[in-house]
Amino acid sequence: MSTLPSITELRAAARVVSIPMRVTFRGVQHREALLVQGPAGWGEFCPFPEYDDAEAAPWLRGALEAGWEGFPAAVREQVPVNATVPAVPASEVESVLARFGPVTAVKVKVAERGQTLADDLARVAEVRRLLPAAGLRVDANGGWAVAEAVPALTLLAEHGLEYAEQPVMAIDGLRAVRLELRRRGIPVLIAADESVRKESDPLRVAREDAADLLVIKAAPLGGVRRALDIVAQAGLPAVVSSALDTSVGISAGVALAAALPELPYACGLGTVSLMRGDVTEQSLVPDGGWLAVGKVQVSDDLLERFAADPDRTKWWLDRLARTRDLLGSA
Ligand SMILES: O=C(O)CCC(=O)C1=CC=C[C@@H](O)[C@@H]1C(=O)O
Ligand SMILES: [Mg+2]
Repeated sequence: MSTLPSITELRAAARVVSIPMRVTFRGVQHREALLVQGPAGWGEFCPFPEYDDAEAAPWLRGALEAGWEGFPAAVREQVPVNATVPAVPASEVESVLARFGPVTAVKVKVAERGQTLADDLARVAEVRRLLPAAGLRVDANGGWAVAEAVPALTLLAEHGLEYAEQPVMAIDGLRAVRLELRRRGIPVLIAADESVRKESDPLRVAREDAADLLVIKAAPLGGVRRALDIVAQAGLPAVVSSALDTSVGISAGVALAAALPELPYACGLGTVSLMRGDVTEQSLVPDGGWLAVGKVQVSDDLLERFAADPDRTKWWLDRLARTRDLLGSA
């Protein structure tokens, strides 16, 4: 993008929403997002509230790409999507899965603080019982130590896992888990998520041979073009995933998945199904396990219905101004 919109232009175009979640996801009960409409369409700025401005800046770059530049050409018209199961009790798995409709892959959250490995095993076993043929992945969000991850994944692997996402937080730990699983002949690939989107160098994990594949999210990586560039440079298979966005942010993820030369895994882009509302009447929820590429028509009524209260709106507009400053003039 050659020139970025000014803060005055952005403020005038901004709408802040707060959408209740159906199930708590990574501690989030209401998902807040700031939406901006530019000449190319709507963009979404929704870094989680606890992120500082430096971490939020690439998210704004992504929103501006969507609003002021648009997305690169797609090589496919629709993308396969996985269901996402938060760290719910096994007894709730069936009702969560029902929200996604038929899917060929499921990602299950594990290693949640305050829970045990027995909770994870029960949740994963229940998904496997309900969907015997699905590709199963687990996401620990870095919640294990290396010494916990290896035995945990050894047990979870009995249910058949495609891969484990960020079993431990540090890159050297990720590498250690990957090597140890291989040495023991446990067939679980390692995917890096936080080690890509939260590292100052998103390519380090690939260079250090610490993962078999990368989880790629458009918003934290600074937009679709930057994310595509990271995948190309890393030279590893990529799984596209959401940032728990409304359908506007999800459409950027779909554009990314649609533009990747190879798309070997279903994408974690079904998360609108976990929310109790959206900003469009044509929500990007999976249809038969797929999401179609295309623009989202945002509804004024829904922006109004889910409008954040004045305090939170001010908080987001202040954050927008500070983050816009960090991006400078280009
Ligand atoms: O990948 C998916 O299936 C859904 C998206 C998802 O899991 C996430 C979205 C937003 C924040 C993250 O903590 C979380 C993840 O860790 O991948
Ligand atoms: Mg993850």
